[in-house]
Amino acid sequence: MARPGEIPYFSAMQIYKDFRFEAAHFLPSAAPGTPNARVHGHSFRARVVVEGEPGRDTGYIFHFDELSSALRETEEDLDHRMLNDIEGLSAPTLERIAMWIWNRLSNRVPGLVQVEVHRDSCNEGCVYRGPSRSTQLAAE
Ligand SMILES: Nc1nc2c(c(=O)[nH]1)N=C([C@H](O)[C@H](O)COP(=O)(O)OP(=O)(O)OP(=O)(O)O)CN2
Ligand SMILES: [Zn+2]
Repeated sequence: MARPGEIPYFSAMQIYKDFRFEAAHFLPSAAPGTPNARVHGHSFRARVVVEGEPGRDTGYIFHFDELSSALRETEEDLDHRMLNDIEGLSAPTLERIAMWIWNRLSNRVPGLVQVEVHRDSCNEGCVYRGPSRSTQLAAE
């Protein structure tokens, strides 16, 4: 029961933090000689979404300073890199980058529910909500 004057909340809320990185890549599946088969670069924007209930006394789900610190190493490992050289990113599509970021953060960010990777210059992006239940069961 909310105290007088306190805003009652009964459902989870979400917060997010974006980080940007510039990186190069090529797509191994692209036909030889096509632009995507050649090394090229993009500006990427990642969004990490956390779900939970704000603490009664703190008023926040997860302090943004802690969230920034959890993202910093992942951001550094992507920024100004050749993505194809990173383990697990041999085919560095938005989809694979989103999964890669999820795998890096799932044990570092409590309440992680979604990772997005956007290429704003192309008005395109990917939304990843974690491994499907069947994938999780198969991994157990
Ligand atoms: N489903 C997906 N399709 C494609 C992806 C992807 O990650 N997921 N990636 C590519 C290539 O990376 C391609 O280079 C994407 O860029 P494009 O949309 O062609 O636009 P630009 O090359 O002009 O990108 P800029 O960053 O604006 O230079 C293709 N398909
Ligand atoms: Zn590309």
